[in-house]
Amino acid sequence: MAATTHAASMSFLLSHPQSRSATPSRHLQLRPAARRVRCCATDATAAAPAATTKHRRAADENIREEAARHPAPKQGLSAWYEPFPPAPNGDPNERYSLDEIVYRSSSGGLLDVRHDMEALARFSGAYWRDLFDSRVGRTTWPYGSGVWSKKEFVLPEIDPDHIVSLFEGNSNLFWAERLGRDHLGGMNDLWVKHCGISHTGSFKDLGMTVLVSQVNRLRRAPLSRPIAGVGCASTGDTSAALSAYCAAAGIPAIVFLPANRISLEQLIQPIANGATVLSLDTDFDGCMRLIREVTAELPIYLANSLNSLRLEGQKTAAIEILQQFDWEVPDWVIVPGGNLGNIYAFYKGFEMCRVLGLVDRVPRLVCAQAANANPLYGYYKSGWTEFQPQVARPTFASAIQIGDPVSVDRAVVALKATNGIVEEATEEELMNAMSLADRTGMFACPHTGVALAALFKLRDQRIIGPNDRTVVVSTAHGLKFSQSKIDYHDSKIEDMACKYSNPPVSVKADFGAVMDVLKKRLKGASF
Ligand SMILES: Cc1ncc(COP(=O)(O)O)c(C=O)c1O
Ligand SMILES: N[C@@H](CCOP(=O)(O)O)C(=O)O
Repeated sequence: MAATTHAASMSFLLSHPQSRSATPSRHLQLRPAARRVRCCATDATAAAPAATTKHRRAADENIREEAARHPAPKQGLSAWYEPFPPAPNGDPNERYSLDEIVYRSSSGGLLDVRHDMEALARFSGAYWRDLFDSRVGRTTWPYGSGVWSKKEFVLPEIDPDHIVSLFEGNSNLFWAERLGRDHLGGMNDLWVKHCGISHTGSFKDLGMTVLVSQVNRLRRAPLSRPIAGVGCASTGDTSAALSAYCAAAGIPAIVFLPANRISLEQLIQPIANGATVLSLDTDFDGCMRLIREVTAELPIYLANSLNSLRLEGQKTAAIEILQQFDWEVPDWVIVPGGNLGNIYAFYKGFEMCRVLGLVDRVPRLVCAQAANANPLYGYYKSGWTEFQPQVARPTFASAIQIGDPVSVDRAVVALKATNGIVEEATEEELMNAMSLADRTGMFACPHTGVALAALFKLRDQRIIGPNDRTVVVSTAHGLKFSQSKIDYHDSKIEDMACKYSNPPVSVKADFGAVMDVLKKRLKGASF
């Protein structure tokens, strides 16, 4: 079956001109001595008298400068890198400043950003909830961003002047009323978190604002680190986000893309943003190996989620979901998984809120994979005994065509801690789920189709109940993957019935002919 090919058939278009309680992880645990103190007002919490009119900043001042005049009070918060998971025989004191350029621990393992949880816990859960709520939807630099509205949980020490933000986050949490009611056995509390309704059309913006901000800080005085550019391997969304944020900051971006394996819309994004685009005759895993070699040789900073800074931004989507439910915890959150950083980021966001008392539990997580790229699914089915990297096969969910995910160990931690589940979806299942969701008012991408297909299976097995509050994470905008929809509605996909296809009808420009078509289509209606 053809996956995403740029020259795929468009014949019909061409005819037109145009756990409930989960165990806290070691990484986030508080030490017992943590004190709770009452919420003290900061710049963001000090309530203005209700009836006063806010004066505008001086006409020649911009929002960064205005923010610089009102620095947030120092709260003694900090964060650093630590090995992930902590090596059993490793140095318990191994840690690195976020100002170091380091992606791996001394034993070659992953790193994780660790926050000073004791310092954060000096403030109550109610304090953090109120603070974050007070910042939603504003234009105050940098807190108007959905990521930076949680700055204290993300990069507490970065100077707002170094932040590179495009006011990302604050994405729509869509009540999927009709899909739940009519197609999922009367589900009444089904939601889709539209992380793809975002600046570059995917959730990658959330992590990229953090990474590029830190690079900006490193390049500028006083640190003045000689970073020539920022690079990533990508299946199309990370490269789009990196290129946009680098362009906004004036930092060179270099992206390694697997040739003919990403959508045209994804390909044009870094090109338009002025990145150096290398189209390589290999798959994503091959691009990933190359970028790691190149970044070890050249002063190019690595932007893939191997770099744990990215996950600090991505975890804010979890916090935002809690906030959108007025700090009530959903029962299930379903996330499509590829390189597997995002499932861990969601866990980290939820768990941090639990540990700090913003909520009292975490949801159960489901990681959904395409059957053509399912190494985590196989690992899960083996009872977590045997992980087998694979050469991922083409899938319409092309951004998750990944066979050797960098963050597999992170994903396992997230799933074990939340009594999580891994599901898979065949090409037909994911395309049908996506297309059915579209028929109820969405315009989902195939990756969201993977997550929705997992939901259909878990409902069929009665693992997810009709009244369970369930959030499906939509990771990209459907418009980035229009070719897959064209292929589907064109019914030209080999071995696929495309049962929800809805091709346009070619009709003679004649009243009688038009009436015949409409009567047939609207049969049952009285005229
Ligand atoms: C649209 C989309 N959905 C899902 C994913 C999977 O996220 P992760 O790689 O963090 O598992 C990716 C990227 O991998 C993506 O681009
Ligand atoms: N889907 C990703 C794959 C790369 O994963 P990352 O977690 O390292 O960003 C993409 O869009 O490139």
